[in-house]
Amino acid sequence: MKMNIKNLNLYYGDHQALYDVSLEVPENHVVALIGPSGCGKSTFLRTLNRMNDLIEGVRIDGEIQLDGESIYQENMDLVELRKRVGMVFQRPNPFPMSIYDNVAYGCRVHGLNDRKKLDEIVERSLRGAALWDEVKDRLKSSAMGMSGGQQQRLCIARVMAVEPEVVLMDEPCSALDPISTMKIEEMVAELKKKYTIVMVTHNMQQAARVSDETAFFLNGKLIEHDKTDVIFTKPRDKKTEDYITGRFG
Ligand SMILES: Nc1ncnc2c1ncn2[C@@H]1O[C@H](COP(=O)(O)OP(=O)(O)OP(=O)(O)O)[C@@H](O)[C@H]1O
Repeated sequence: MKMNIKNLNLYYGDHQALYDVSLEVPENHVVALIGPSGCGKSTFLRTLNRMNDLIEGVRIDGEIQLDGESIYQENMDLVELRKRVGMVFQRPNPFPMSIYDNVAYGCRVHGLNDRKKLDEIVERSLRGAALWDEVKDRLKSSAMGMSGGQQQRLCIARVMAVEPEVVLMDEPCSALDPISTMKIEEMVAELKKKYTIVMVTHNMQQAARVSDETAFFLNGKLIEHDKTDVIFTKPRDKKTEDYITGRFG
């Protein structure tokens, strides 16, 4: 297993947001997290690269392993962890700098300054994010002048540039039009050949289209996790069935 989550509980102060969640994430798979608003999907996703550490009053117990090693062990290097487990957010958040500099950013932070190497990485990452042809003639222009869909693909290229092992995506298409959404979905299918992807989505069709496995959350609990076609055709739990057939949420 690429990631292994065991008996995870998470509290925001007195409020418990995750209850005894256990989930295995296989390598080179796309795992979709679905469930109604407020059920804990984003909270869970953020535990996988310790983004919740940035929120005051968060407490966690349980175990999260990456390649068999606990990511909550004391001497964990968080910069290294977040390089290995990258994150794409709901709204595209390009930095106010050129397209090139956005993609090169993480590599420079990690100390790479060789121009030729950076050029290669920028091209490879933009190709991987299906953006190269659209921007190759304006790499020096500001990323702020791109469309929302292009910005989101740029943010994905920025994550890919540092060669993560796992990519977390928190509703990456929720701010995008259908064509941009389709491009990102196609890209995810390509990306899983190299990476492991965990994606929160509100869109059930999207989960059905892009994921290999689906995990259904409700009120902070993981109700059911299985191959995506099983979740969508023969869920074991009545609550899963009610949710995917649109009876609530
Ligand atoms: N920073 C925070 N401080 C306190 N409580 C929080 C915080 N973030 C989330 N919560 C609470 O934790 C619970 C789970 O929220 P979370 O955002 O993880 O759900 P979600 O399933 O991702 O929802 P959505 O689909 O609406 O994004 C909710 O009750 C929410 O109010």
